[in-house]
Amino acid sequence: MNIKVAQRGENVMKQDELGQPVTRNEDANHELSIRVRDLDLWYGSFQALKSINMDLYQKNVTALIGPSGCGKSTFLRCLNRMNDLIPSVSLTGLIEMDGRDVNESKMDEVALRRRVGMVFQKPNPFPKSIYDNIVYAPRMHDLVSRKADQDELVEKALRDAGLWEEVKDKLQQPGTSLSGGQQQRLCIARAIAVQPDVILMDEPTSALDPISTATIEDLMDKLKQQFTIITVTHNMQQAARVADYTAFFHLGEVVEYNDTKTMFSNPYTKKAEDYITGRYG
Ligand SMILES: Nc1ncnc2c1ncn2[C@@H]1O[C@H](COP(=O)(O)OP(=O)(O)OP(=O)(O)O)[C@@H](O)[C@H]1O
Repeated sequence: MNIKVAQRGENVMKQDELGQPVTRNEDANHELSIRVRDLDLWYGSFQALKSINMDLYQKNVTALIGPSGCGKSTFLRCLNRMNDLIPSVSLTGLIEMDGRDVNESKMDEVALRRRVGMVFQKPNPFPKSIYDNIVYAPRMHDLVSRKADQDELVEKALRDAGLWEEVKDKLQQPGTSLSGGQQQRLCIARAIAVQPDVILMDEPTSALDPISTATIEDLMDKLKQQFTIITVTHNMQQAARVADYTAFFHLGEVVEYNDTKTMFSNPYTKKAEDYITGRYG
């Protein structure tokens, strides 16, 4: 395995010249959430992910950046096995949470997706009331049964998602009656209602206006106190604002993975530098 441990402020030559990825692993300051080793993924005969090695840290925001088609969403979907739904996908390598490979045959997918929730690009509330959007999954997982507990859970999830004040008087209205930004916060409330460890976000603000985007970014900053957040974004400023760590993907590989400050102020690889400075996209 070819892992370069990047140290903050370390002065190294541009790694492209050495032909090696720059990968941050085993950061002593943070607890590990997910360990990814030698991950390769194919759609049929097309290899979309190549030898990915990453340690993702608890209670941090990690941004996945890179040009269109470089494998960011594919990687994100590996973390809660959403790619299982695509018949042509095959993969090798290790994705470990709490010492267990998420791809091992005994791993229960439903239980995994409870621990690793997901928020998509387009807000997708269920065609149900605001209240039922929140309690649907907790009921399915037998986390709550008494009405009073459900009420409490709905209020807490909506408060944590910064939506309670706006919807507390209309909980029985359809989730789809809310604005786009509110719907996305409802989806975040739905994701956190089952108390996951990790929340995956796939371009969560790309369909939203600037004010709703800022609200979600503030929310990510608050939520990382409780959850590990891994987000795909095309918006460099957003990655710089919200992420503690940033991974730069290119043609299915992680070319550089480092703390966000270093990535944006002193990227080690020429490819990452060119992307961040807008030389290609
Ligand atoms: N279901 C699929 N079947 C076949 N190929 C796929 C499938 N989904 C993605 N791919 C291919 O895998 C590669 C990675 O796609 P992916 O969507 O992960 O990239 P991305 O970096 O998230 O792109 P974008 O930023 O445009 O969303 C692309 O070449 C894409 O065409």
